[in-house]
Amino acid sequence: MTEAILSVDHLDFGFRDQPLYRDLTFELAAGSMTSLVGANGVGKTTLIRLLMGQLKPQQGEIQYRQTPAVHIGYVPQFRNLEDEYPLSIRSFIGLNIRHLWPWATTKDKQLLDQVIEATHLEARQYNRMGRASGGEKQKAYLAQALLNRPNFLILDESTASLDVNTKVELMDLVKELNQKTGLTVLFVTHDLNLAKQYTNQYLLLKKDGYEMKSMNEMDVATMPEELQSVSEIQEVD
Ligand SMILES: Nc1ncnc2c1ncn2[C@@H]1O[C@H](COP(=O)(O)OP(=O)(O)OP(=O)(O)O)[C@@H](O)[C@H]1O
Repeated sequence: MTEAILSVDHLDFGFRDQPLYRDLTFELAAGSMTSLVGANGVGKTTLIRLLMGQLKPQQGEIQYRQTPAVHIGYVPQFRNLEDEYPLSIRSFIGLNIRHLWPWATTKDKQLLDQVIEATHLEARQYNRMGRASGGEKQKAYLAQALLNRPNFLILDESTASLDVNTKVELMDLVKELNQKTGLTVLFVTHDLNLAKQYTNQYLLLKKDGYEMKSMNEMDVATMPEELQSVSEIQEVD
């Protein structure tokens, strides 16, 4: 059996007057691709914050594999930058380098070249970030996260603002990284089609519990209605 990179054990968490999870227990195997789905406000972002150590469990435990150590990469949904935003795509990605620009080492620059290549941004790297397409901006966020050489990548609604073709392009890239490097992926999404196409299992958070199942067990008809409607819109394309 593949080893777990992350174990969540009997996790309880909620905000004042609003319990979110009780007894949430699941594991992510190294190299797995998992979708995190659920209706708006059910607690997906809060779970990510717990997994990233920004919030503490009220009960239960979140444990990461010790050896090799787990390095988390976090890819948010891109934010619209003004057209006048001055940095090139390359410099924007490089903001995540440990050393500030003038002091970036040759090694840093090589790593930057590698992540630009891995995200297929070579030809566009000197274009202005403010003028880049949504897909290029989103790939730049992915490249930034890859600079930390993560072995666990969290995609937080990273495809939400993209058109269908660009969503597929981004997810193809993530799948390629998963297959080449064994990257473990947690993909927060409202898009059941993408979830089905790219991930092997899903964690569905519900108001009264959760479901962790392999993707071929997903019955779209029993999923929260708002997720089903997103799915239908996508199918038209
Ligand atoms: N810091 C906080 N203090 C109090 N309540 C909070 C806080 N953060 C989130 N909440 C509430 O907890 C619930 C879960 O929020 P969360 O953002 O985790 O949901 P979500 O599933 O990611 O939603 P969406 O799909 O809309 O992004 C919401 O009702 C939210 O208003």
